[in-house]
Amino acid sequence: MDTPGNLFIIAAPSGAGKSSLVKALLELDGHLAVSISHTTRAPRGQEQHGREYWFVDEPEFRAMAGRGDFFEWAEVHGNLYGTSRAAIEARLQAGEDVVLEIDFQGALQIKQLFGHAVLIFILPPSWAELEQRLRRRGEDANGAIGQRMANAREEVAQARHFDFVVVNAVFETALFDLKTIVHAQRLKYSAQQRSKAAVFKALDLL
Ligand SMILES: Nc1nc2c(ncn2[C@@H]2O[C@H](COP(=O)(O)OP(=O)(O)O)[C@@H](O)[C@H]2O)c(=O)[nH]1
Ligand SMILES: Nc1ncnc2c1ncn2[C@@H]1O[C@H](COP(=O)(O)OP(=O)(O)O)[C@@H](O)[C@H]1O
Repeated sequence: MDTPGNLFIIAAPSGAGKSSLVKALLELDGHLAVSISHTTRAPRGQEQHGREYWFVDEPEFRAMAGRGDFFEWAEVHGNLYGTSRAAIEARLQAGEDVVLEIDFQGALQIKQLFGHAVLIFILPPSWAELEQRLRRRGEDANGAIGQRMANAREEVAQARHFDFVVVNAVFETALFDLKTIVHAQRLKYSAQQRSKAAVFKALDLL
């Protein structure tokens, strides 16, 4: 499916800093909107229904999946997560850019549907730093942190299927890398869309 809006997909092992980076990116770029996923995971501390996620129970999630309401959905760390069609289709068709913060399974599914999607993988600088960030965030129980660290090995192995890999060592540097990728994609898209003849004419090359 081709759309006038750009679609950026950001995946990372839990704790790599994906949500913090996306939040900072959105604050800098008023033309980007993040899609709010549905999940069966329980809300953490300050999370709000409809802000970080749409929190639903499993029967409701499975009913939505059965109706074909999701572009993609996947089980991650024992919970279900999905991107609803309603959340992104209208925006992309209207020419607005959308960011999806989803796991690698969802990213690869979406790439099949939207060939022009830009896949970005965020890596932590080391395993030790990843674990420290998960502990510092303080939102997950010890068992959940162990599971996230174990899953991280499998997730990082998928980075090779992505268009870009950004290492989140120094936050500001990683944010700059993301801004650059978004900017480059917009330039590429506008170059494809603009009639070459019109551009050449404007430059007096015809
Ligand atoms: N496939 C898919 N994955 C999602 C979706 N929403 C979130 N995820 C992923 O689910 C994983 C767990 O997210 P979350 O519970 O917020 O934990 P965190 O990554 O530790 O902050 C992350 O890899 C998210 O990117 C979605 O709609 N679809
Ligand atoms: N570059 C960085 N250096 C140090 N800490 C970071 C960096 N980026 C993010 N963090 C911290 O790491 C923790 C996990 O970040 P978060 O954005 O929740 O990760 P994710 O969404 O990938 O699970 C948070 O406490 C966040 O403030």
